[in-house]
Order: sequence, then C-alpha cells, then structure tokens
Amino acid sequence: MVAQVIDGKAFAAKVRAQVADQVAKLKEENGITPGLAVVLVGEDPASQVYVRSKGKMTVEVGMNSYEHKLDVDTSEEDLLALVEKLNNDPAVHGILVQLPLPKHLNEDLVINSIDPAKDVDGFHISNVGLLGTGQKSMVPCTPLGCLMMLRDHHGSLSGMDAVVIGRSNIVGKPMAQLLLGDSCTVTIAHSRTKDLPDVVRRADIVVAAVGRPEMVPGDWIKEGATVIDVGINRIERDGKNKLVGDVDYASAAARAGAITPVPGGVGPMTIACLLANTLTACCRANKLPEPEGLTA
Ligand SMILES: Nc1nc2c(c(=O)[nH]1)N[C@@H](CN(C=O)c1ccc(C(=O)N[C@@H](CCC(=O)O)C(=O)O)cc1)CN2
Repeated sequence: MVAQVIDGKAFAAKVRAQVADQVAKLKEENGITPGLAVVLVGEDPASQVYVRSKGKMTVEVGMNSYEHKLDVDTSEEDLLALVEKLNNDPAVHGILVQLPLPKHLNEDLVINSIDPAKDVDGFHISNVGLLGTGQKSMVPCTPLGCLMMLRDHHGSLSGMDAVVIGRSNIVGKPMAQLLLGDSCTVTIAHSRTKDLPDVVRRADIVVAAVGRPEMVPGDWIKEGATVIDVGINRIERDGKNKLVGDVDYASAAARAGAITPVPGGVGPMTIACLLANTLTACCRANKLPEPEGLTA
C-alpha cells in the first residue's frame, strides 16, 4: 500500500481563505475587524520564525495584528501587566503568548492570566475544563488542525480506534479529548507505556506527538491506518540540516492508508487554526453567529 499524502499546507491555505472571507463579511456587515495580539519573550530563533509567520498571516486574512516583543529578562510582573492590558483592550479579540517562555517565567501562571474568552491557544485551565467536559471552549490550535484533517479525510471518526502518542498539555491531552468527542476509542500512550508497538498496531488512527525524531517505525503501523505526525524535529543527516517528524515517514507511508508529511502537514494547520480561533473569539465577543466548520 502507498499512503495518500494529507497535504496540510494546501488544507491550511483553504482554511485561511475561509477565515479571510468571514473577516471581510464581518467588516462589511458589522464594521468589526478581529485583532490578534502575539507576545514573544526573548529571541528563541524558532519562536521568532513562528511569530513572524503568525503576524504576516493575520494581516493577510484582513485582521489586525499586534506584536509585542519583550526582552529575554522581562520580569513576570511586567509580562502579567502586559497581558492584563491586552485583556482590557476591546480591539484585541485574541491573545497568544508564544511558548516556550524563558525559564524564570511561570508558564501556567502567565497562561492562566489571559482572559479565557481571548485565549486563542485554548491553554487556559477554564478552556481545558470546558473541552474536557464537552462544552464550548477555545480549542488548542495544533489538535484542532489534526481533527480537521482527520474529519476531512474520513468523514465520521465514530468507532475508530485512535492512539495518541504523547501526553503534553498542548497537544496529546487535548487531541485525545477531541477524538473522544468524535466517538473514537482513544488510548493515550507515553514513554512508560508497555508494549507500545502492539498498542500502535491496533490503531486505525495514530497521532504521534512525542518530539522524538522518527521514533515510530513503519512496522508499528496497521495496514491502511491514518498517521498524523505532529513532530517537528531538526536533525543533521549526511552533513545537512533536516526537518523530520516523530514517524519514520518512508516506512510508515508504505503501510498507512494516509499520512501527513513533515514539513507541510500539521505545522501549517496550527497557524490556520489560530486565525480561525481569533475569528471565533471575535464573533463570540460580539454575540454574532460563529463561522461554520472552523471550530470543533
Ligand atoms: N503559544 C503557542 N506556542 C507554541 C505553539 C502554539 O500552538 N502556541 N506551537 C508550537 C510552535 N508553532 C506555533 O506557535 C508552530 C510550529 C510549527 C509550524 C509550522 O508551520 N511548521 C512547518 C515547518 C516550519 C519550519 O521549517 O520550522 C511545517 O511543519 O511544515 C507552525 C507553528 C510551539 N509553541
């Protein structure tokens, strides 16, 4: 079997076009422009690239982008004061603090200081609780992007056996909640899981989010399964820098029914879903109907 490639880059472009249409409608019919504030602390090179990309795409879909770049040694007090200012700014509908934060800052404290209605990352404990209890929430962007691609590929996910490898708060746990919400039978596997290869071999859907380059070999994949690779790992091979996922792409593609590549799979969907979440937050803030197909 040769897997169908799920093209996240093309899918993300479609999502962004949908967002842009809705933003144009909001402006024309209601005179409202959604605004996204992104806060970056320090100079982590990858974070700088992601933040630049977020700002550019925010403007491309017709939203207002507010970038706040703070020194690496910014105090927690100053960061919390900025978040509070953004919480109270009516032009800002979405707030995102780029992660990881420098070590001296308490990530949980900072995330939980964001107004949950503006928490377009969906990381605030209120949103985590709402998602976990099946209520309307802001949904974390990377898992939302994975869910959109799975729904697009399969239609209904009901009754499918899904394994999520990785238990992070940002990807693994919310991904499992979303799959459960779509009536999958869900296993969360991690570094202590016994017989991991056998657990993965049972799954119709494999979501790999462990952050270990090419950890999942093709012979763990059930014939015809759908593989969603969340990993973004920079490695050196044959003297060259390369970006690889958590799945060994070549061997997994030989067994899977469908697979996301790295790059060009889940990554671009993360930013597209951030824009979708900002639009959703803006509609909710203004008590307007939410755009269809852009939330879980
Ligand atoms: N506050 C947040 N911080 C972080 C998040 C997040 O969702 N919210 N996720 C990641 C980083 N991230 C967005 O912030 C992100 C990662 C990767 C991509 C992407 O498009 N990747 C490309 C490859 C790009 C490259 O060459 O490096 C791909 O996979 O094709 C977008 C966004 C951690 N922090």
